[in-house]
Amino acid sequence: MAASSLLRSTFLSSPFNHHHHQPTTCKQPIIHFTQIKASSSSPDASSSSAAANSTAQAVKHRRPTNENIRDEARRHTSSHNFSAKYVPFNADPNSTESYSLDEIVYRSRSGGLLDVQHDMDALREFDGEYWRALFDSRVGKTTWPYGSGVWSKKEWVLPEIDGDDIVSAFEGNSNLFWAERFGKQFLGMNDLWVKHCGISHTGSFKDLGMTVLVSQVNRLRKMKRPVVGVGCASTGDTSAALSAYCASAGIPSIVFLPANRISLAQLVQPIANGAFVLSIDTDFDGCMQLIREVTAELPIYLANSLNSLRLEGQKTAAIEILQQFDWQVPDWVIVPGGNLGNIYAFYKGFHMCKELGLVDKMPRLVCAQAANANPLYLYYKSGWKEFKSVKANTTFASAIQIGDPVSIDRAVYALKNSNGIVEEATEEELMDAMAQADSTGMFICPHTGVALTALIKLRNSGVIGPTDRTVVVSTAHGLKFTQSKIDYHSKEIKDMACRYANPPVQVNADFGSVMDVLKKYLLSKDSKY
Ligand SMILES: Cc1ncc(COP(=O)(O)O)c(C=O)c1O
Ligand SMILES: N[C@@H](CCOP(=O)(O)O)C(=O)O
Repeated sequence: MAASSLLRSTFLSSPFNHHHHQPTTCKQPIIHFTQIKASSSSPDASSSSAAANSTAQAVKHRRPTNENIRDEARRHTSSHNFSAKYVPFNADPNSTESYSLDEIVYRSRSGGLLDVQHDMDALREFDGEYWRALFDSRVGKTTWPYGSGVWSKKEWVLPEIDGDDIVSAFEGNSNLFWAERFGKQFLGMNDLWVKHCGISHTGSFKDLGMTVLVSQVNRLRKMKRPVVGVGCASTGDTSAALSAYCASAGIPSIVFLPANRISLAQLVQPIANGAFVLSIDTDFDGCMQLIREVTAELPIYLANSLNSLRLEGQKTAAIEILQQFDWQVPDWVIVPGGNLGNIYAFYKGFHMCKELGLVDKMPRLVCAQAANANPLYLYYKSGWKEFKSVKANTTFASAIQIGDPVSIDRAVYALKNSNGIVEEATEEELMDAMAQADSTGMFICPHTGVALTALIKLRNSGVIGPTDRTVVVSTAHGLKFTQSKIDYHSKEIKDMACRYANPPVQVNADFGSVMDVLKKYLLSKDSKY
């Protein structure tokens, strides 16, 4: 193929090729026009002068040296009609109950969950093509705040917040990894993907929600609302994200941790970030109960996903997956579940994309739980008859050791409306799955092992087909959970065969001994040797 046609075919399949497209049936864009225009400096093979323009624009867009990216963003403020408010979750269509996002409220009048409801009519004034092009134009830039994978969807997240109030580490835009070898070797699959939400600022997907929550707190504090600090109960990841984002904004953070139930790496994160850390002699559910009581009494803002603001950020991971597939919808998305906010966040992200015409269907969702902490699984297996919280037992997937999930209603809604499935993983299954994935070049956390187990089971039973495009959501960085890997590879886990263990070989420090073990190893790898 000639170089020019190769270039053209490469760029035509790129998301950047939408940039100059204007919606025909809907209103012309009035928002962030500079963003769309700026995108003309992106590669576009359809114009031969693109490269020259790109250089000229890059120079033109260089901000004055006395300006930072926030200052620069201030010059590009735009007007729009987008808004959002709290409403009771899954409210009766006749309900008029609602709250401003500037109010401090976590529950509806009846004590139920809340949801952030966007003015969908205002968003619908722009068609799917417009939103796709806008979001695509912001990927990978350093423009404040759109360089973030969350804030690149600002109009759908917190449309009314001022860019100045945003606290962001340019989170999101995480790798959608093609699990080629794992898919082929263990599952006979050719279209398996792992969305690495844990390869992020604090090493888990919680960054996506926390940037939104802490930004709103920043705004509330500037408005002199009574928020002295922000607090959470945590199994280790929420606390890490909360303390990092608060530290970056100079806001006090308070974290309640179940003593001896989180990894050392997770414990040290809030300590290093200057949070006020309480190690409490109870489990996560006990900590959650305490933080709810405390935040009802003291001017401490609640940062757990009971607070629906968090899910607005987390839902952008779903939008990002669609974007990374060039707006094609995968068949399955598998999410490990604990407190159960994230499975709803994914549902909401996919659903908004469908509602606003960016895509035409939804993927089927699977929520995966550890068998030692499986209240959702038991509820699903009962045919959604009766929900009973459980006493969560110790699990290597320690961040989902949760027996009384606050977002149970949200999870059930998400699963029922996406033809969803719930699966579970025993300790042996999740650790084996983690080791198998690691052996193909990943370095995943045990929670991702839970999700991979669900995939293995659904694949083995034929529910998921060999060519189904499937995304497994990886929720935390494997480096936070090295002790579990050490235990596994040392075969030091009681009642576990550790079938994929790869322990180091002890060898004497002499040439002959080293040669002996190496020859044995090479023989086992290559029969021709
Ligand atoms: C690493 C990890 N994976 C999965 C989850 C489950 O997410 P959710 O509580 O939203 O169900 C959590 C937290 O609960 C987590 O920290
Ligand atoms: N895994 C979580 C548990 C709390 O979940 P949240 O989403 O409600 O904050 C953690 O890391 O603390």
